[in-house]
Amino acid sequence: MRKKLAAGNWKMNGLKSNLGEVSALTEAHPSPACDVLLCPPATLIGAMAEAAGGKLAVGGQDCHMNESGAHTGDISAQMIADAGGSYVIVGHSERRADHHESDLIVRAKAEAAIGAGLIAVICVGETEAQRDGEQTLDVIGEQLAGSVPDGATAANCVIAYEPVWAIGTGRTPTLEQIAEVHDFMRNTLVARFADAGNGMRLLYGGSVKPSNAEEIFATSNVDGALVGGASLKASDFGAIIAALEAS
Ligand SMILES: O=C(CO)COP(=O)(O)O
Repeated sequence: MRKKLAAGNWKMNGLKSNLGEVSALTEAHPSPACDVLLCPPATLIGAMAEAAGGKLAVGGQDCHMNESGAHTGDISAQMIADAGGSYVIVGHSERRADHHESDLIVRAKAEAAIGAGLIAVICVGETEAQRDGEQTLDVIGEQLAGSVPDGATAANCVIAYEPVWAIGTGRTPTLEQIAEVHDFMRNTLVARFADAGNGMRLLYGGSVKPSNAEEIFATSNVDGALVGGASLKASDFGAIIAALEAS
């Protein structure tokens, strides 16, 4: 049985003054029936882990593929773990676009994350032009093949399907479209990893809100969500957690 996961990605938002949202969240959901993860900017990982007091997991939004060295401005997976993180997002479409990260780079980052004992949340997703060109499943298949390392297991990897055109736009695919991609990802992962592929959690991300969470969580092979904007407020993220618990 896959344990559901509600994951929040704060992106480049949040200062120490926003950590009150974490206490509000853990007070409202002291022992959730699903796993809960928040990925703040790197500057807040330590303070958030402290504020969370083990009641929710904290993670990074990216890591370098190397353990240490001359990489100004980067942080390693080991550093995220050292700061109190237990997950790291890799291959988010904003990193793939802004920092030209290829599948090969994403795979190396996922390997570094796993090597440091973190759970890698590996993101895939098509652009609007690719969906319009009916290339969605080809693109997702290619990204999974290229970005997910051979050592992936249900315990060390989570896959997030985030259509690029649905991120921060208020637009979401139809439930049939989400099911089509999630079923395809499940079959692809089972074909490659057998039982482990069946155990990996598949998150949907892109304009998840309290108002659409319930129907998305009822969709085939959706084991949770990777939430951007709606994870910044404890009340919104809490409502999404409640919808996942009830699903
Ligand atoms: O990119 C996302 C999470 O990683 C989704 O962002 P939004 O929920 O703001 O659309």
